[in-house]
Amino acid sequence: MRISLRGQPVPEDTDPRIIDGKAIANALLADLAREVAALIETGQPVPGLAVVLVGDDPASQVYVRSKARQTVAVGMRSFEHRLPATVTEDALLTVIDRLNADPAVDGILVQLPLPRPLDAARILDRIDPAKDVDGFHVVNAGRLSAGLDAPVPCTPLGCLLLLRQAVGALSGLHAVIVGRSNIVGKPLAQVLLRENCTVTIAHSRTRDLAALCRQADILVAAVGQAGLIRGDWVKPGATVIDVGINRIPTADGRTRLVGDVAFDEALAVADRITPVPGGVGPMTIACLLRNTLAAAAARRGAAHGL
Ligand SMILES: Nc1nc(=O)c2c([nH]1)NC[C@@H]1CN(c3ccc(C(=O)N[C@@H](CCC(=O)O)C(=O)O)cc3)C=[N+]21
Repeated sequence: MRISLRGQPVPEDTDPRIIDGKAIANALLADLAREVAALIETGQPVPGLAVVLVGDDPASQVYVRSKARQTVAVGMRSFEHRLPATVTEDALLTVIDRLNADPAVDGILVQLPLPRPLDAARILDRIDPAKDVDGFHVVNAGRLSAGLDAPVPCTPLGCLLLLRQAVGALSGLHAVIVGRSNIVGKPLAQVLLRENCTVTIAHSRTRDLAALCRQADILVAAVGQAGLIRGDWVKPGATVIDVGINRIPTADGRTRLVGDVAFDEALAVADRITPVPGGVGPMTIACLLRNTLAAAAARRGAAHGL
């Protein structure tokens, strides 16, 4: 019988080629809970994460609730700010100014996407870079690109931790990232360059995307198109990281969550692959809390074991 990271037995029918993001995230959350307790033990205030949710997008509400629950579960304080979709940019900026000045708040996350006509870049750049636990502030994005210390955005950090676990040393491997967003594709490219990967960023205009993907030792799908990446796009022995979160209708009139990769096809070819759900998603939230603890420790000038 195999033993999981949490010391629990793994069911025998679990395919070891499927990367268990949920289990790896749970192990990270357990580490974080210990770190938070150790910080508080030294007499430091409880780390706090503020999440700002604008509008009533149902998916965003689910994520924000899940973030708040897990924040409290690792022993940190959670502050939620819900604003109507009609909020003015100035009113939203005032909320951020207040959170920047609030000593109980170590991390600030503004849930994306923001409703029109709010200008996300202008709002994200108002966050104090020291409290920017998403790493989306232009100064932090620039610092990451320049090879300086910077918070790594949560989803790319989650992908990196999964890859280290699944592949080990990444140096010299060819990573093909399909998707060029500021929140996944571009920062993940920076992170993998730092690991000495050879990195190619592909996107919807890339010519012969399938042939390019077939060259990847590490294939990352972050485009938001259900099942775009087919089995014959995967090099035998590659590791596939599926960042896509697509809700598709099922025959019984409900919805189902699927990634950007045709999972069963890719599983037949790849060495390791992340599922959706239960892959990158749970790691994203664990990494958000990791960034929050790191921000809290840095703001207090305290050491932490991350
Ligand atoms: N400022 C900001 N930072 C973000 O990091 C951010 C954001 N805005 N906006 C939305 C995206 C999306 N995102 C996810 C987090 C967790 C899961 C997750 O836990 N997914 C579960 C399933 C959840 C379900 O059933 O819906 C899984 O994949 O197993 C998914 C997606 C963070 N995002």
